[in-house]
Amino acid sequence: MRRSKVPEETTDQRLLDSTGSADWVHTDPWRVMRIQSEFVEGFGALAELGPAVSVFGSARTREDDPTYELGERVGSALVRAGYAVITGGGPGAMEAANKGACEAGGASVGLGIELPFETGLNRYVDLGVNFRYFFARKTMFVKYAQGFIVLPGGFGTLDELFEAITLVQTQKVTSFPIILMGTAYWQGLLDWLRSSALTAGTVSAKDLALITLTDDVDEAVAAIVASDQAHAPKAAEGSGTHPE
Ligand SMILES: C/C(=C\CNc1ncnc2c1ncn2[C@@H]1O[C@H](COP(=O)(O)O)[C@@H](O)[C@H]1O)CO
Repeated sequence: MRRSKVPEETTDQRLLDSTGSADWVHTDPWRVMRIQSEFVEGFGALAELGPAVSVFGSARTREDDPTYELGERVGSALVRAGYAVITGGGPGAMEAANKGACEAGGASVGLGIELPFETGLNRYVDLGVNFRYFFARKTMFVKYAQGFIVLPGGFGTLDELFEAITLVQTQKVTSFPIILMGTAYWQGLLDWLRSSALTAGTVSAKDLALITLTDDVDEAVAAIVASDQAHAPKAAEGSGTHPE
């Protein structure tokens, strides 16, 4: 630029000038940068994790609840089968699964979420990433896991469960196992899905077949291993490209 087109301030001056309103930090373009940084941080932290399973479950499960012990057994069995364990990093069933993984000497991952009543990452998380946005965090649960194990839980757990089923059902992800653990807890939901949703035609029998229900930790892990083997890339297959 020359003559009248030359700005009075340099770009560096504007960058380094600390005066002026800070309102811009609350604008959508700035939020886009924050969202982008969450994806960059998550991808960077988890890229080399290796095979993993995401374990969901109630933040309110107490240590003396049998579900807590189930969560611990799930965490340790997954590690013994060669999987890292990814949870929401919070208390309750998440903590139980992280504890099982950590004490079995495996990779124990917590993807924390900023909440108004934040509890912080549980003490059994060895690799933690904190998110502001649920949707960025959810991408990590799916992208880096070979399967989902869902322990008894409330709205947060149900949200994670149904998002996983929707992604598989709509073929947005390659089919992966979704295992509900705790037959007494989940049976009522499955009965309702069959008696109401299936009868009304809002879900298909094929959709319901995406879900496995069990109390048996070995069966849950075996279902993940079997699915993993079925989806393992064949050596002879070429390097196909995938549309974004
Ligand atoms: C409610 C309490 C703490 C909440 N802290 C959480 N930390 C991390 N992740 C969470 C938290 N709460 C919910 N989640 C996510 O949803 C699922 C559990 O939700 P539910 O409604 O309890 O079933 C879980 O898988 C997380 O990903 C203090 O008690």
